[in-house]
Amino acid sequence: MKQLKKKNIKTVKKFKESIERALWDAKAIQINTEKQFTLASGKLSPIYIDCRKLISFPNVMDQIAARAKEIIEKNIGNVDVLAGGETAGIPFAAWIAAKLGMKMVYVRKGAKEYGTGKQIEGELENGDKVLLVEDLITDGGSKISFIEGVRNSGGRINDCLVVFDREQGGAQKLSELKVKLWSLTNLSRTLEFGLRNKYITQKEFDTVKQYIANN
Ligand SMILES: O=P(O)(O)OC[C@H]1O[C@H](OP(=O)(O)OP(=O)(O)O)[C@H](O)[C@@H]1O
Ligand SMILES: O=C(O)c1cc(=O)[nH]c(=O)[nH]1
Repeated sequence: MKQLKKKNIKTVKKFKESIERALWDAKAIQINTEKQFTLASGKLSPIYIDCRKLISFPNVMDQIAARAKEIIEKNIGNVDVLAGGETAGIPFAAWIAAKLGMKMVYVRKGAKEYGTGKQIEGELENGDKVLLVEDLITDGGSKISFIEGVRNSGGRINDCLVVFDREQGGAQKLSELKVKLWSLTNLSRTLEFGLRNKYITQKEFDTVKQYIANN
């Protein structure tokens, strides 16, 4: 039993490293201390992680789907439908749903202002247990409208799966909404990986660490 547990941990660690390498190799991680990136929250950041780049790599997407399956089966339990958040969450939800043979919907940032006027697209039944799938979480601010949208449409939502957690308050924000965060990797791990494997310099590492400590 002890051995089995150890093996699983090693496999999860390997998976995380493989996603971290994929993000660095795809140049999905940019660091710019001169001209900072504006985030969805309006705040500035010297680092930007563009998980969208991963959708161009089917082998990476397959690994993401396989890890999502493990998390659903071992930790979350019954899920009726995956919900992708507009826009970057949609391809991840679609890929995982297709691989796992699950139902999916997508959630708009707000209700469509013409046509059907819907916020949720696809078939969501009253009482369906929903797993929100997203690319990334920073402080979780943009997740609120997705969660409320699902709940207003009769879905039950207690879990959110993201590829990347920037560890800037997202888990706390979700827990206030009674939603648990599951992430495939995070910023501290990915920075350590980047430094160890020479994707970034010690100076860049220190700058981002300092920024995270203050934000
Ligand atoms: O911690 P949060 O407040 O959730 O912020 C992170 C979210 O913001 C970004 O999406 P963006 O709003 O840029 O939209 P997009 O998915 O349409 O690119 C990013 O892709 C995350 O999904
Ligand atoms: O907070 C954001 O808007 C954000 C941060 C980040 O690193 N990557 C991204 O796509 N969005």
